Amino acid sequence: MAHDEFSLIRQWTSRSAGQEGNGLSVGIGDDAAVFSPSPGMEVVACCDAMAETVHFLRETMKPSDIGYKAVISNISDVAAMGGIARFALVSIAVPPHWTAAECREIYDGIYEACAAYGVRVIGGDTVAAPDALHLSVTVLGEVEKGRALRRSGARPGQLVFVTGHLGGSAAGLHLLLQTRDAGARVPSEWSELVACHQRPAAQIEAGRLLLASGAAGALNDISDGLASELWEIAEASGVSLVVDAAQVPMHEATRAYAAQAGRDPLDWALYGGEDYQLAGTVDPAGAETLARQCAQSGISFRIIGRVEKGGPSVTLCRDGVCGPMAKAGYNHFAQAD
Ligand SMILES: Nc1ncnc2c1ncn2[C@@H]1O[C@H](COP(=O)(O)OP(=O)(O)OP(=O)(O)O)[C@@H](O)[C@H]1O
Ligand SMILES: Cc1ncc(C[n+]2csc(CCOP(=O)(O)O)c2C)c(N)n1
Ligand SMILES: [Mg+2]
Ligand SMILES: [Mg+2]
Ligand SMILES: [Mg+2]
Repeated sequence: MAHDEFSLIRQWTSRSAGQEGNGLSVGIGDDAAVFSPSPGMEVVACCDAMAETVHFLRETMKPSDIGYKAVISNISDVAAMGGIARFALVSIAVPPHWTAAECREIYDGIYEACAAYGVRVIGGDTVAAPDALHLSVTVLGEVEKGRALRRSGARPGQLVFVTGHLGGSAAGLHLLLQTRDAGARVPSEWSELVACHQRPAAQIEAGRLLLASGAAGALNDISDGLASELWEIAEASGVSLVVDAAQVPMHEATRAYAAQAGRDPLDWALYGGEDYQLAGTVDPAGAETLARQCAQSGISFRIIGRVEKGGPSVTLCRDGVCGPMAKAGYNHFAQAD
């Protein structure tokens, strides 16, 4: 990619021009951005990266999908604190085999996700890379002072819930890799699974309902898989979680594709990851109201288990047999040494 760094930045981020106001006093174009949170709110800050070959291949994600998903994985972390997302900073390291036009498409996806969640891109960094494309997004959001929902908030007597459906992203990835290996195209009957993988949604609205309900205990978003996120809650809260496998929500398409692929769909739901749904705990007294409010907003809210004293542990009950839920899921360095 032979281009001038400064003109590329201008091209990719021209859509951020003239965005000052509403809490932002300095946007793109200076050494740093300057903003203030809304009165009564405090800042929520998170950062997640995506690396070529680790988080995507050219065959599994279009450039715009990569940009879209990198933003969503961050907004999802803000949702998991009960906050709203406001600003994004984007750092991109571009190797020679990526063209300026492809990078512009990455930004199309970035701006599309930002527009969908009311987020403004206020800065970033652009560097060359030797071999693989890296995209790192930082999202800054806000939450009512002192009210952020923590992983440590689970209490015995509460119920364990998840939003949405799980396993769709891992099923979609399996499908994309299988069809790539076969040199085929993905049959249109599975487009829902491909969308789960390429275009996940962040559950900001569910997080806000949970925070407003006053009934929420712990909250986490599902990037590495339900098992991994529940273990994080159990450990941070010092509790035991007991989950009923039959209640773990999965799309019909995930079950149907798993049957065709000779896989257990529950493995994708528990250990696959990248679903970006929320998992957490809630007081039993508030659960029904929350389920109703979520339903009114088109969000599925499913009770899948309960919180008990003891632990930290996560127990999975399936077909009447209960045992430890494997502390497995996506782990970047699991095979490294
Ligand atoms: N390289 C790092 N330097 C400083 N803090 C980090 C670094 N990596 C992670 N953290 C911090 O560690 C905590 C856990 O981060 P982690 O990335 O595991 O959570 P997550 O973003 O919810 O999960 P995922 O990255 O799988 O989406 C967060 O507070 C995060 O800011
Ligand atoms: C080509 C390809 N191979 C494997 C995967 C699966 N994968 C990669 S990172 C991750 C967890 C979330 O990332 P992080 O923890 O960094 O937020 C998962 C499930 C993929 N998406 N693409
Ligand atoms: Mg992270
Ligand atoms: Mg998270
Ligand atoms: Mg992770």
